Amino acid sequence: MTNTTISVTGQASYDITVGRGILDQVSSALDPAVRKVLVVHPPTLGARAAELRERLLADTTGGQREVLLAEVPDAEQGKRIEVAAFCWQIMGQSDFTRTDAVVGYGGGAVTDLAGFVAATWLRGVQVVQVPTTVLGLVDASVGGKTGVNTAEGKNLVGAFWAPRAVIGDLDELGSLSAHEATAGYAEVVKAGFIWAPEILDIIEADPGRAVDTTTEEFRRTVELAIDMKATVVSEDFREAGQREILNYGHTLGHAIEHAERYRWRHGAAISIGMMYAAELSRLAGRLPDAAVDRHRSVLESLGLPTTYRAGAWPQLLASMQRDKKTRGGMLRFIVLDDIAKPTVLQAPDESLLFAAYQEVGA
Ligand SMILES: NC(=O)c1ccc[n+]([C@@H]2O[C@H](COP(=O)([O-])OP(=O)(O)OC[C@H]3O[C@@H](n4cnc5c(N)ncnc54)[C@H](O)[C@@H]3O)[C@@H](O)[C@H]2O)c1
Ligand SMILES: O=C(O)C(=O)C[C@@H](O)[C@H](O)[C@H](O)COP(=O)(O)O
Ligand SMILES: [Zn+2]
Repeated sequence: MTNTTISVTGQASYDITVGRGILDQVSSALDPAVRKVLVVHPPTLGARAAELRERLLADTTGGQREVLLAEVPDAEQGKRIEVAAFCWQIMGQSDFTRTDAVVGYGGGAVTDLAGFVAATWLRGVQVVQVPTTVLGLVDASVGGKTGVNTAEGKNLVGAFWAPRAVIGDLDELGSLSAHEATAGYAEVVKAGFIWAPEILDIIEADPGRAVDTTTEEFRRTVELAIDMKATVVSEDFREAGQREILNYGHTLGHAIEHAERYRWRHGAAISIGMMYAAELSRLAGRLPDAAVDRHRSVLESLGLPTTYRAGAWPQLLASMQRDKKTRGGMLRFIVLDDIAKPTVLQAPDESLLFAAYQEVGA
């Protein structure tokens, strides 16, 4: 099967390559001047990271390289400033220079961390992202948002730092559990609601095939989602405007992740967040009932959650005040005027926010 190349242009230009058996391309994606590489990976991928290291060492095109592995704590436990400091320590002790590189090999938590480490080391070295989860592939590895969480909230510290390349090897997804693949697929569904309704049509035709990483339906929806993200970030790298639409479902979703002390999968929290945003859109007089029902049926057909604890509202509201879209204490939400018609809702009344929450609170 042929590879697909999707390009990001504008302030930062790079390619996302999607294919099978393409891990060899990680090496050629690095600048030939790179002499030292830090491969950041989760414990789950320890053996595979060692194989990736061998591939990088085998390529001596620009001269012999030194390749170091940084195994970081799993999932959100890895997205902490102490873990970034652990990576900086390895780089410092190995004399990493500005012409050296970081490779993020893992899910979105690892690519966010690796990107942040690359953005901050010597004020910026190159990073090649090698996503190994559905979410990492369609969303986190693309677009250059990097960062870590703090005790106060999700992704509160970070930087915009574009990757040099993204190598999306679909074979890497084969070891994901169905539950993990589905959680990550929530960001594909998001792309369907805000941009590409063809994704929703494919899911509705056969949800099982859509989320099965071996099918053509999966590949088509994933490529539509990456294409959407590449188009949006090409226009608005630093989220000055249009990029905010990618935050659909994230205002409540991030508050849920915080309430769950980052033990939930991002995609699961975002699924509830999208259901909430759809209900909010409806109550604000924007989104027709049928489109809200479509949210519930698509998300539930995949087994994604659409409800959360009713009693959690005060805590979630307080947490949403720290959302990055908030301006001067004024909450802002991405809502829909219709499927694929996202817009911003400024300073909605607290009673409206609560009424929408009653539709998802259980
Ligand atoms: N930067 C962005 O634009 C952006 C976009 C979306 C999400 N994110 C971030 O991404 C993170 C979520 O990413 P995620 O859903 O990939 O979660 P994750 O990175 O925590 O990975 C989920 C789990 O899958 C395991 N795993 C990874 N690859 C595997 C494989 N091939 N086989 C088996 N297990 C594997 C991991 O070890 C982990 O336990 C969140 O922190 C979220 O905020 C960032
Ligand atoms: O790339 C973006 O822009 C996004 O908003 C994509 C989101 O799916 C992603 O979860 C992102 O990390 C959220 O960023 P944040 O700035 O709201 O923390
Ligand atoms: Zn997200």
